[in-house]
Amino acid sequence: MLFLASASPRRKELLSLLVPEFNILPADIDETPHVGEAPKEYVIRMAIEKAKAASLLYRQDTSTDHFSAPIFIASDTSVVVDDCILGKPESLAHSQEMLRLLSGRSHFVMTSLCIYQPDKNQLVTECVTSEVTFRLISNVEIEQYWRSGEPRDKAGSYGIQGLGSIFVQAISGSYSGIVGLPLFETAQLLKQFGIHSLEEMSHE
Ligand SMILES: Cc1cn([C@H]2C[C@H](O)[C@@H](COP(=O)(O)OP(=O)(O)OP(=O)(O)O)O2)c(=O)[nH]c1=O
Repeated sequence: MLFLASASPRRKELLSLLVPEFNILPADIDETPHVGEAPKEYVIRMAIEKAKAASLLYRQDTSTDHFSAPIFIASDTSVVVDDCILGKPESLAHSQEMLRLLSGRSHFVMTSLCIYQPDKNQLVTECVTSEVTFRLISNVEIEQYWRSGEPRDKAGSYGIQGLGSIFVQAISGSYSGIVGLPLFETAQLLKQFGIHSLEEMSHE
């Protein structure tokens, strides 16, 4: 049985395109970057910690029957500009700070993946980097966008799959990766754990 170690509705929706049945087991971890930690190292570490934290929660939960050899999948998305890691905005001021940094230029969106099967001591990771170019965004637009509620739970303070798309002039890379789960790479890695997306879906 596959467990998605995430509270993100986007990741749930994206994973369900590949796998018909999985459980959700969000794990709360400390998402503070280490001093001097490179963005790629950071997002990979986050995904590993989320997957491992979910596996611990699962082991400690005695209230349900346990599946044999469970597999945990976790991901982390950060927006990276000038080597700075942008997470989720804590306030309007924070969102303004981020979107002003992103306005009228390109940035990277890094999404990591970790798939972990503790019983087989198998752990794989990957980091998928995409480039996103924003048009110039005015301060009034940033405030109006904040009021839409969309930026709050999103890295870099925008959602490409929503209203945030009006700022996006071009992308290069993985659209699903920017939204939170890179589907091409996820399908490839899941195969190593015996999960084949098309086969799984054709049993529907
Ligand atoms: C850049 C961008 C990010 N995002 C989202 C994806 C992630 O949900 C979120 C980044 O935060 P994350 O910390 O990666 O994930 P999360 O806290 O939402 O969920 P969990 O840790 O439980 O898996 O930003 C979008 O939805 N659209 C976008 O265009």
